Amino acid sequence: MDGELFPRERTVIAPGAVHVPDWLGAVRQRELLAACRTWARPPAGLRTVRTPGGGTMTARQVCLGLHWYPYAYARTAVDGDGTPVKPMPGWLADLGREAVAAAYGEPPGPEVVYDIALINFYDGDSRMGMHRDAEERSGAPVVSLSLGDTCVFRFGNTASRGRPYQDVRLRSGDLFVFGKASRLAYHGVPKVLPGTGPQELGLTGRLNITLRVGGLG
Ligand SMILES: O=C(O)CCC(=O)C(=O)O
Ligand SMILES: [Fe+2]
Repeated sequence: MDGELFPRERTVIAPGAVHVPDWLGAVRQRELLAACRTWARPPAGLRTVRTPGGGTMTARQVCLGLHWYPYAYARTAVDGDGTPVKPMPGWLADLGREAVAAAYGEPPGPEVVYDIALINFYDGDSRMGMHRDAEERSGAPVVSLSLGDTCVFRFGNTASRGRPYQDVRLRSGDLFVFGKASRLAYHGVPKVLPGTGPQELGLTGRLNITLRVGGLG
């Protein structure tokens, strides 16, 4: 894709945490980007997330299915314009199941129905601190899809924000799945590398889409 001598390979980063490089081809990346642009528009569009301590997250976010805010889910954009969250499309839910099958080599059980998407947009110096995705009640794997600029994705352990962790470069089209023993591992994005996305995609910055199963009824 970027002219490497050897293709990047599927890598198990930790038990249940799998990186699948170049999982989305150019056409699917373009389609997903076009959809993200639509979802980012109001109502319940892209917003700046404020943390309880008075800070703001540098990545801006839009949600589908259920609206995440620090640190719970709601049916409306409670920390945005207050309107109902956009629905989770069936095709995106299906893509989540397909992603798990690609990462683990077997499809998830029928109970795994992806009903939430968080879409984060990183521009300029956006980053994301080490955190766990812990507001879901289901133990189903989190599916992460990346578009645009490459980032350094830090994947840690379940005990603390610190070491041991591994830094993985996520590029446009890459899939990362974390479930099983790694479902509640700390992870974050210390750095985005500007100008590294595929030119033909036409995105300045980086988008990450995580698909989750809420188990929230
Ligand atoms: O941008 C990423 O790769 C990670 C996003 C993330 O951890 C999240 O949305 O909870
Ligand atoms: Fe996360």
